[in-house]
Amino acid sequence: MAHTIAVLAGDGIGPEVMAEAIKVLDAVQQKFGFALEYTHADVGGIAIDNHGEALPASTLAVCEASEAILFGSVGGPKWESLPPAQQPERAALLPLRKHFDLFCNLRPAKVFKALAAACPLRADIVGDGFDVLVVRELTSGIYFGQPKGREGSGPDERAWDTKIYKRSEIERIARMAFEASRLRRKKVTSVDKANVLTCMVFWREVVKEVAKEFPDVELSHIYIDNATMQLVRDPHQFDVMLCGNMFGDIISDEAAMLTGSMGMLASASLNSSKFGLFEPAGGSAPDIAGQGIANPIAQILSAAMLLKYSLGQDQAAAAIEAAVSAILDKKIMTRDIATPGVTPVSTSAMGDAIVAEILAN
Ligand SMILES: NC(=O)C1=CN([C@@H]2O[C@H](COP(=O)(O)OP(=O)(O)OC[C@H]3O[C@@H](n4cnc5c(N)ncnc54)[C@H](O)[C@@H]3O)[C@@H](O)[C@H]2O)C=CC1
Ligand SMILES: CC(C)CC(=O)C(=O)O
Ligand SMILES: [Mg+2]
Repeated sequence: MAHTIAVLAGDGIGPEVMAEAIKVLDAVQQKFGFALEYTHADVGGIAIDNHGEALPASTLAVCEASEAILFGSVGGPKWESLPPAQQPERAALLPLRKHFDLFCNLRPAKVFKALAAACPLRADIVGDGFDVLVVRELTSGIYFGQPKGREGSGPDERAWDTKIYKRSEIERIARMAFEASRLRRKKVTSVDKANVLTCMVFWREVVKEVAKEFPDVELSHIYIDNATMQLVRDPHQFDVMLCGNMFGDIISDEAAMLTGSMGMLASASLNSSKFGLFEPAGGSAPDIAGQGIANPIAQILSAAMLLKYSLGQDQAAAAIEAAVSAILDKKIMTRDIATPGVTPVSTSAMGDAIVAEILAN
């Protein structure tokens, strides 16, 4: 029986990098002897254009009928003049995350050896590379908290969002972070702003309580402002960074860039049944869309995470990760990660090289 995957490429570079991820998934099916059945559906700006809404019921139905969702990116200048609540990010991506209760967002930021020179940090800081896992709460916090609002006019015109976490929401994401750390270096750093925000005082207290279930894991706490600084000063000090929704959003872009490019950072967004939506951590990159130069690795590694977390195809996932590492060693690099002296390849040439590497081994 084929595994069913909803493929939502979205906008901007989404379709370009998705095409490469599908090539790679086709290669691993062939090599490891399992079958995948893709159902493509519109989401985001393209869905607004084709169906009048960013998350049509037909797209949601495809996702519900699938074992996992492979997602590209949504949004772009074309839809920025719509009222905020109708824009693709708010009207498609956030509701999808909420609908499937995808509370746990895993964003692994690892510097591949071949990309040490693409990392903006000094060589003596990068050393042999570093490996940080951002565990981000994804379905609550300030992106979802009510009330949100805007009213008035003139100097008193105002707007507000609400940062709110329930105990159960903090407990479940903290447990995921501690469990993930047990497969790594057993260090969790909880990122908050407990010196200013009541919600973050609560966050810190609950994380400390959950930590008692994991006496083998070392827990520390850091304020978000210091965390952004420490990540560039000495990324090796971090193993798992446990964050709420907004701080995780911010810190994961920083972590992505430390791996060489936004185009390197994959992500898995999981619920408690391990159903997941898998997407690059970056956006639709309108500045480079349509030029055939986007880096497809984040999308390809997101597909590998889908195989691992939702379909249990660990061997195929490992083969993709190994192929990515091998082609980088062979200096096959897109423009964003090309190290000095390397002539960049196109998006599709990168996908082809990864497929060839998988099939050759
Ligand atoms: N998950 C999603 O669908 C997300 C959507 N967005 C939306 O995407 C649009 C653009 O947002 P930005 O803030 O510009 O963030 P972005 O992540 O799209 O781009 C930031 C920078 O990273 C580069 N970049 C991103 N992915 C790349 C790749 N695969 N290869 C090479 N370079 C890459 C871009 O060229 C740009 O210079 C906005 O509409 C935003 O709301 C932003 C973040 C996440
Ligand atoms: C709609 C945004 C919250 C998307 C984003 O920036 C992200 O998930 O990293
Ligand atoms: Mg983001």
